[in-house]
Amino acid sequence: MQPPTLPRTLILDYYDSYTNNLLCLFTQLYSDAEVLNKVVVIKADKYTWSEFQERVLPNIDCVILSPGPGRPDNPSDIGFGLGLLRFHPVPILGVCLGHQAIGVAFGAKIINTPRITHGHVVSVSPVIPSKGLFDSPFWQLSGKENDFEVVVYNSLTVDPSTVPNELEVTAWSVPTSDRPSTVQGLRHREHPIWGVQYHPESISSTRGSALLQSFLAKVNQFYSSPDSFPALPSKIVASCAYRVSAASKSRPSSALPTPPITPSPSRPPSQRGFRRGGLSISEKRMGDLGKQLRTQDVFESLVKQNRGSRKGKEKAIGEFWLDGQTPTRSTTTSLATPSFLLSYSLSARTVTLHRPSLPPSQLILSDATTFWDWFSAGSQSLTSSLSATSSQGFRGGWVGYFGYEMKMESLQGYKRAPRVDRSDGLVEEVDACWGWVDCLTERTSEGQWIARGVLRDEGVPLDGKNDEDDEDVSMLDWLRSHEVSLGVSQQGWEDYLESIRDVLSNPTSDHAKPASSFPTFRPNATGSDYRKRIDACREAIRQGESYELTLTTRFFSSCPPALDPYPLYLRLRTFNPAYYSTYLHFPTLITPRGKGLSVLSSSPERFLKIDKNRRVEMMPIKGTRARVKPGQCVCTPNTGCKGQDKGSEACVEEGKRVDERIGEELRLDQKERAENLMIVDLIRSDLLSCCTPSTVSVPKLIALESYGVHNLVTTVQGILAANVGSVECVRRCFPPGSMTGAPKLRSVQMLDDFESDKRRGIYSGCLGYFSIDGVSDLSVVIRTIVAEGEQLSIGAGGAITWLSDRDKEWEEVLTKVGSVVGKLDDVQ
Ligand SMILES: C=C(O[C@@H]1C=C(C(=O)O)C=C[C@H]1O)C(=O)O
Ligand SMILES: NC(=O)CC[C@H](N)C(=O)O
Repeated sequence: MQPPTLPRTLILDYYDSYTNNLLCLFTQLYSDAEVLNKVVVIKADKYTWSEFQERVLPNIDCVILSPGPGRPDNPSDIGFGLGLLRFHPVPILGVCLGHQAIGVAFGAKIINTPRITHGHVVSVSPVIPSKGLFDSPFWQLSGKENDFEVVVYNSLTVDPSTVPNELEVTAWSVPTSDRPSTVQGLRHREHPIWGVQYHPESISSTRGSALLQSFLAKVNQFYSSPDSFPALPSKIVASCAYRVSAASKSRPSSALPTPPITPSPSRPPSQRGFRRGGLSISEKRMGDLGKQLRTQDVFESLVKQNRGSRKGKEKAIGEFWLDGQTPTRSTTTSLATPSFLLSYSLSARTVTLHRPSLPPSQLILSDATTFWDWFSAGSQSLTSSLSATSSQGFRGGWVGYFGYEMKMESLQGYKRAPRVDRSDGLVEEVDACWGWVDCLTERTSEGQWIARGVLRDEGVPLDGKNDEDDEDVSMLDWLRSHEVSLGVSQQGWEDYLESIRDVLSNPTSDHAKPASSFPTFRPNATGSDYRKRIDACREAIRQGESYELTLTTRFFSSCPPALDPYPLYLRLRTFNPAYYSTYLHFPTLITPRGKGLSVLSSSPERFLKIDKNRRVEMMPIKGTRARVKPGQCVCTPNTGCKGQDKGSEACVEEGKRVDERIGEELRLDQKERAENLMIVDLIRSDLLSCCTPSTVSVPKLIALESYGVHNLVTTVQGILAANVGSVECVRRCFPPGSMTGAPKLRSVQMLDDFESDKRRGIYSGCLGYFSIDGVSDLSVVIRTIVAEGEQLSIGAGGAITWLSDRDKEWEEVLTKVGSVVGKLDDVQ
């Protein structure tokens, strides 16, 4: 059967509650182009009620009220939703919060659901004879069984004893021994209004597109089945939460429309920036030269001693070692010294340019611009001239991090604090820092060395680009005004190759030694404090404010002034090798905690990777268990060595068996699976804000990965829409959903209050690279030591759900920190 004709559909988004996933149900039925022209997701507070009636209603055919945090009887949570339902000028479908709103609008009461459930699969049974959306040929064709499985995310429910006569219950959940039946479907007996309590758009719900078709068929009937519906006016499309252009499925960056390169005649030549196309990528494979060398030796000679610097012996402003180590997934290693850094302070809205041997220069961004906008526009204009050369790996470009607080400028709806004027001389936080890399040395997984360079074509005139009405100077123009060059000259490249050959033939003999131990870290919050915060999280979940909150805390240690953190990294990379092991060192950066900032990361978690075909991949982790360590005896009086022959074959075998069993138990644990599923639905919704909707998929749902600890990992993919660049993609998905919980915005705001630290800093943000060819790979900053001035810190946390056990959650935090630095001090 043909799907119903697609009406102009407005999805009112009550903020980040997986709302974009509803688009996936549409693209199962219609083309991307049709969906993007006819279906819009608009934030629920984008318009006032009168604006909505005047400007929006005349141009749409139906409304979907999305799921969301909070309560439908709270005006600040539901906006004009109740008024819209009572007025019902067009057909309306309510999902979860939207469904509960239908109850409230017509007089029902909202109560706590008898068993609070988030991210679990339950069975739903439409009433017989079927009613409302379950009484449609589309529904009937979608399955023979009456009952079907869906995912629920709710703390609240419509009290069945208060459902008014105007409304009728159309479906119930199937009761189980521990979960009484609750209302799962509603319809209005006279008006075109339907609701479902469950989430038809969840990755693990069945018959979602049948439900949507039933609704759209009702909309068609309401309008007496027209041949077609008009298109949405562009003004309404433009007010979308995020705009994603309809494009062919795979569009390499080289195929992006290239704006004209002729400078605008109104600009004098001196104002010009870097010409796109003025950069190219080069590589030189070193054959077997230095194949026997350890990465550490080459890093120390090339980067730490700065022998690769084109300016000779000047003091470097950064040292980068994108290390990456796992036995199971192949990775490459990149070593580099940045030629300049751009750091950003949120509170002062100031970008600072740091160069070797020169004083820093600053630029204050206007209120209308975020660092994301500025950095994204600048990076995109560099990237769009080059097509990606390889599906992975860093080819030169940016290396650095976005700290967690950058959420202030990435999350729609998050209140941005006013700019502070720092004439008082207080030192700013470094909320983001990106170093530009022209030349780097890569070690392949086979142990060979490759030199890589971004070359500038000196014959090409420079061409800057600033929109005439842009208040802020563009990144490229600003850099040019400071005579910063991007890319090396041919001579610079040859000098770099010369220094690599020299390093690979004569590496330093003076090797650094790994630190003999980690310093002792003390928790910022006591165990009992943390447990209290877990209670506060659970209470927020009970009230329907959140489904899952990733609560975190930090552990601190002081270190002697001018401590070189490098030996600590050497220890970390062997103690807890991880796919995203990374060392970033910025000796000249100053934070409120002193001079120098270093990031020593052993993160196992991919935040976001973009390959040369613009495929974005995110791999959220949720679900963690400690592993049996090599050499640890877990034998009982009846198993293995019976506790009497530690290290014997029987003891090792038993260790392996127990370790596997722990992993398997984690994989099957319903609470952990639910935690993971919630984040998967969140990440899908994030990706749908930047990818062509039909391309978003989940190739691997809840797989076990066992490195330092056991983890449950899901893979979510999509193809980046043609109008979204790499930095913009990161911004739309930032902060990483696994570090926030869901719904994202409300959870983040609550965590701001619950966490005593008030800042997470680099922890919980992301780090990695934006390669000049558009390829990018970033980790979630977890299992990471941050050294700032005289302070070392390491953050850790875990997802709190309704089912969380206080003691086990605290134990999980200690397991995570312990996997990075071993023993801890003062832990109760
Ligand atoms: C919060 C942390 O980890 C996050 C939470 C996890 C969990 O709840 O199982 C797992 C990985 C991370 O996404 C951390 O390591 O500090
Ligand atoms: N998923 C939702 O829309 C949840 C609705 C409401 N906040 C509840 O917890 O019941």
